[in-house]
Formats: sequence, structure tokens, C-alpha cells
Amino acid sequence: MAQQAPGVRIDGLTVVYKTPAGELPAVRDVRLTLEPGSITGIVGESGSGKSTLALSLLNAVQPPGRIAAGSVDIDGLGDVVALKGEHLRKARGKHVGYVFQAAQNSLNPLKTVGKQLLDLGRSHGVEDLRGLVREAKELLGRMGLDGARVLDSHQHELSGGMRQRVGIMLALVLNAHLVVLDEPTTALDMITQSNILKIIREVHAERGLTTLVITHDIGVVAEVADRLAVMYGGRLVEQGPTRQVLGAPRHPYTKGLIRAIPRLTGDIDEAQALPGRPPTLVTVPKEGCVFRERCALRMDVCDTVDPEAHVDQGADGSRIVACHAVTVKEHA
Ligand SMILES: Nc1ncnc2c1ncn2[C@@H]1O[C@H](COP(=O)(O)OP(=O)(O)OP(=O)(O)O)[C@@H](O)[C@H]1O
Repeated sequence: MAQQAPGVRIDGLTVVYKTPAGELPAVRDVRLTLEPGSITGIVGESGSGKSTLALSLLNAVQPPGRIAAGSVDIDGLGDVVALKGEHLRKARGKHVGYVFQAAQNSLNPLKTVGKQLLDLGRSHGVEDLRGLVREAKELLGRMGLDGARVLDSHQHELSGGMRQRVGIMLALVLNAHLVVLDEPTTALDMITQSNILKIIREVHAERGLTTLVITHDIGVVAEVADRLAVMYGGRLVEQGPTRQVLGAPRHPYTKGLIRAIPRLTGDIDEAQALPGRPPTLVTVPKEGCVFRERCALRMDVCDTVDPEAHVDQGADGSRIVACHAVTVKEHA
């Protein structure tokens, strides 16, 4: 089954939002490859552009946003940026399963979960609707919920954590082989979160999926992802195999994120919050390095030249870092 997992190649992707100050990029010139069968985590603080990037995988960026440049090439689908209308609708759900960040609120309040499940199945031409319900119950059961009861419930009868799990079920139930999970576990306590991440990993392996997990919580990525991409101010600043990036981070922003998490440093007294705040669309620098305002390694060149992504090919996959200071130090 593993051969069904699609590869994804995002190249030169720029997504802008219209603001009173003009069209400003929330995602800028992003290049990212999701290897077939891998789990990739994208991590970054609020506003770094993670959700916008995730929506682009479905060509689902809504006005006032638009994809201004680049391509998202998915095996079996082609460039989704060029897909339109019915082709696009069919691709969503069937080829690309997704849970949006707002999953907790995205259920229709007037219909039971079961009715929405049937609507989803019908809109994608599923003939075996009984099979679909069976599958949904099975997934909900694995996530610790009473499937029959949940399917009979309306949104208001479910807690935030239950809705989140319903969102994950809806992302997986149509058997899409590319799955995008945006903040899949934010409403959950630590034990339930860990449990859900374990299930996501199991289902990923059983079905031979390619999975993208978006989160602000580097601990989530540490638990679930094979590869990690770090996003800041609409740019990908570091990428690599999760263990390597967490064990030996190279970009000053990645180092700061890791230092801020007691769970990862192992010592609550040693955790240090990252100073300063992430930029907004308006305050993000238009030229030079997007991270320089918060960076201890800032040099003159950072003010004017956007650092290029530097690629090192390793046995476990490439490590990529975009930082002048790192490049100067490591390649002096
Ligand atoms: N509809 C919109 N109109 C204008 N600006 C937007 C819109 N949606 C997002 N943005 C801006 O784009 C930037 C990226 O937002 P995005 O939601 O992609 O980031 P994120 O990393 O997913 O953050 P969060 O975790 O808070 O959702 C932010 O500065 C945000 O304010």
C-alpha cells in the first residue's frame, strides 16, 4: 500500500493577503518537498504563515488572500495551483484529506456528525455508505470515542477535544493518501494529545500516507514527524530530519524555539522564552533576513540580503538552513 503515498513538491510558493497597506506576503518563495510516505512537521509561532501554506496544498486560500506565485505539484494530481472547479472539489477530501485549524468550529451546527459524514461521502461519490460509517466508527473508537454516539451527536453536544477528533476522522475517512493536519491536537490535554499522535502515526503507517502536520508546538513535531520544517515570517528558515534538527539545530530561530520548551530541554528551570514577538504582515522586513530583529547573530548583511537556503545532503535526507551567520561560520 505504501506505493500509493504521493510525493509533493512545493516550489517558489508566494501567497499574499490584500491589506490597507497593499498586497503583503504571508508565505514567500517557499520550497518544500514532502517525500512519499513521510510525516513532515511545520513549526513556527503564530502568524508565521503555516496555515496559509497548508491551505495552499488544497488551493484553498480564500480572498483577501491569493496564491501569487509558485506551484504545488502532487503526484497523481499535478499542480493544484492550476486546478479549478469540480476537479479541485473532488481532489479535496478524496486525494487530500485535511483538518483545518478551525476544525472545532467547522462542523455544521444543524446536522449530526453522521449526517455530515454521509454528505461528505455522497459528494465524493462513495457508493458503500455503510462501509463509510463503519470506517468512521472504527476511527472514532480508536481515538477513544463511542463512534455510534458521536455520529448521532450535534456539534454542541461534543467537547472541543471530541470535535478535534471528529475533524481527524473526517480527514482520514475517505482514504486520501495525502493528509494535512493543521494543529490537530491543540484542544487536547497532554495524555489525549500523545494518544492521538500515536494513532496518527499508526494510521499513517497502515495506510501508506504522506502526512503534513502543522503546529506551533515543537513538542508535537518531536513526537510525530520524520522531517521538520521551521517557518518564520512567511519563510522556511530550516529543514531537516526531525531528530537531527532537534538534536543539533542550526538556525538561531530553531535554537530559540527549542530553548523555550521545558519538555525538550528536560529542565523547566533552563527553559527560556524567545525574546521579542513574531512579525505581522506589515512589520515583516521586505528585504534582508526576516528574523534579524530578534537574532543575536545579526550582521550587516542581514539587513539587506535575504539569506539563501543552503542545502547539505545527508544519508537521512537533506538539511537546509537559510542564515548568513550559520553559512559564514560553517563555510568559512
Ligand atoms: N484573511 C486574512 N487577511 C489578512 N491577513 C491574513 C489573513 N489570514 C492570515 N493573515 C495573515 O497572514 C499571516 C500568516 O497567517 P497564518 O494564519 O498563515 O499563520 P499561522 O502560522 O498559521 O498562525 P496561527 O497559528 O496563528 O494560525 C499573519 O500575519 C496573518 O495575520
